[in-house]
Amino acid sequence: MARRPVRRDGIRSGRMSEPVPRLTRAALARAGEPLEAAPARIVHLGVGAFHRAHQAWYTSRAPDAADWGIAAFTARTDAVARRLAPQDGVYTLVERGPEADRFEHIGSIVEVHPATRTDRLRELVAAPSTAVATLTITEAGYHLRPDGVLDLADVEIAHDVEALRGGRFDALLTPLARLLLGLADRRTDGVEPIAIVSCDNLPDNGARLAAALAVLASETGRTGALQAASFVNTSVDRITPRTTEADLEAIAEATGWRDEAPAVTEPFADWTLSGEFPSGHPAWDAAGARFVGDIRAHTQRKLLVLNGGHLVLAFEGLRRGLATVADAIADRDCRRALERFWDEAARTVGSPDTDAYRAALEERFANRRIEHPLAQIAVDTVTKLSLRVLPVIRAERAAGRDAAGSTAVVAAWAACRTAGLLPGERSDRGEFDRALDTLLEGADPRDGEAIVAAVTPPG
Ligand SMILES: NC(=O)c1ccc[n+]([C@@H]2O[C@H](COP(=O)([O-])OP(=O)(O)OC[C@H]3O[C@@H](n4cnc5c(N)ncnc54)[C@H](O)[C@@H]3O)[C@@H](O)[C@H]2O)c1
Ligand SMILES: O=P(O)(O)OC[C@@H](O)[C@@H](O)[C@H](O)[C@H](O)CO
Repeated sequence: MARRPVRRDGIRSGRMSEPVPRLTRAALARAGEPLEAAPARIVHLGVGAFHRAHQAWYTSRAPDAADWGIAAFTARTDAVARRLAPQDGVYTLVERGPEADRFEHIGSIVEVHPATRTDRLRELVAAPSTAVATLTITEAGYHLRPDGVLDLADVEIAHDVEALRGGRFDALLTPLARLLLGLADRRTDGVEPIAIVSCDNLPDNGARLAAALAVLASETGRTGALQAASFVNTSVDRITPRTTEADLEAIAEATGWRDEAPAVTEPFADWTLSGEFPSGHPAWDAAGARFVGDIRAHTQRKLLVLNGGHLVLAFEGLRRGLATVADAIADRDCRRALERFWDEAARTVGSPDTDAYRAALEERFANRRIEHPLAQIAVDTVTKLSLRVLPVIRAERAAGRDAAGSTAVVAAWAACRTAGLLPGERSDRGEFDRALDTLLEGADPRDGEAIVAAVTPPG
């Protein structure tokens, strides 16, 4: 980063008298910081903050970055495209440590499109030059039932099944349907398979995506499409809260560039991948990622200990009127609830390195400069509880223990939900009962009574 005033150490350099220019590839080149656009060989769906802090960052750090550009699509609204496209995909990544910020311009995203550009997505997924498609579309974006199968009764999926059957491709609503179209074209053209890399916080994320696409394909007469893809399971880790307007101002002040689409993240990053890449991939391993044979234990540890732990802090913290993860872990009662859950989650994971992971996580959660709102975590809560807490209840009870720490998370969820503290989730009795029924559908029937008891006030 050459433009003045630039401070990589997080010390702000004072207000500038000159107007702050907009970050673009051309403006960077003029300022002596050229970031060449690589050919687009990766397609990404869901260009949110996490993609910019994780996969796009790893790609920018790979030694062969000059060969691997990303064509990024939003997954739902066009908000990020409106901010990032005028910057030619270039943005600032702020690595926010406990003491200071580090600023870096990332140039690996070379095309930015709104989700509705199905035509371009289709063309890119089918193109022989495209080797990889990555996704960060949130857990809700997979439209799975509590048993993990694609929910054909879901309104958006039902809509897209009809649209695919009727050839109304411009009307598609879901990333899954758009991706399927591209794969069908790739298959028709006989192109080498593409690797599809789910980077969402789901266990067996690649396998679940493959199964969901298989259902969609069979419902719409495109069963051959899946032969054009290999599905990769991943575990992804880097705490990346939503960017705020205050972040934009601080970045302009610190770097001298106006950036409408930065991402703010913690220094820690992990990316573990398992699967085949028939058409190749960037040297992400040289940038710190790990390719492994069996990913299950790794994924389970991350989802239960980190994401399950986040849920504990979110529900316990929101009940107490707290705002962020750092606030909650500093609260004695929240901390106690977290430790009780972690003791049980560690037994469920059963791997010896969980203690070290947990100790490191305490520091990551306590980083006060990362303002991770509890309200951002506490969304889509039934799905998250099913995947991150119910497995702990199951394992504890199967071992003859009372699962008090993990059932307490369900009790805290119920308290938040009925008190109207969960954003976007209705608190009336009927809605709560429906949510509880859905949660129970995803639970082992042997745990039903314990879960119901946890959410039922005594007396
Ligand atoms: N932020 C993190 O700390 C983090 C860390 C690890 C993994 N992840 C994974 O990445 C996902 C995205 O995180 P983010 O911080 O980028 O979120 P974000 O809100 O910034 O972006 C999410 C993207 O998903 C889209 N989306 C949201 N709901 C959708 C739905 N129902 N259907 C289709 N698309 C939908 C949004 O439009 C957006 O493009 C998370 O849900 C999680 O699975 C995030
Ligand atoms: O992103 P979600 O919605 O799956 O869960 C919220 C957070 O727990 C999550 O985003 C973590 O910050 C992340 O998984 C850290 O790697």
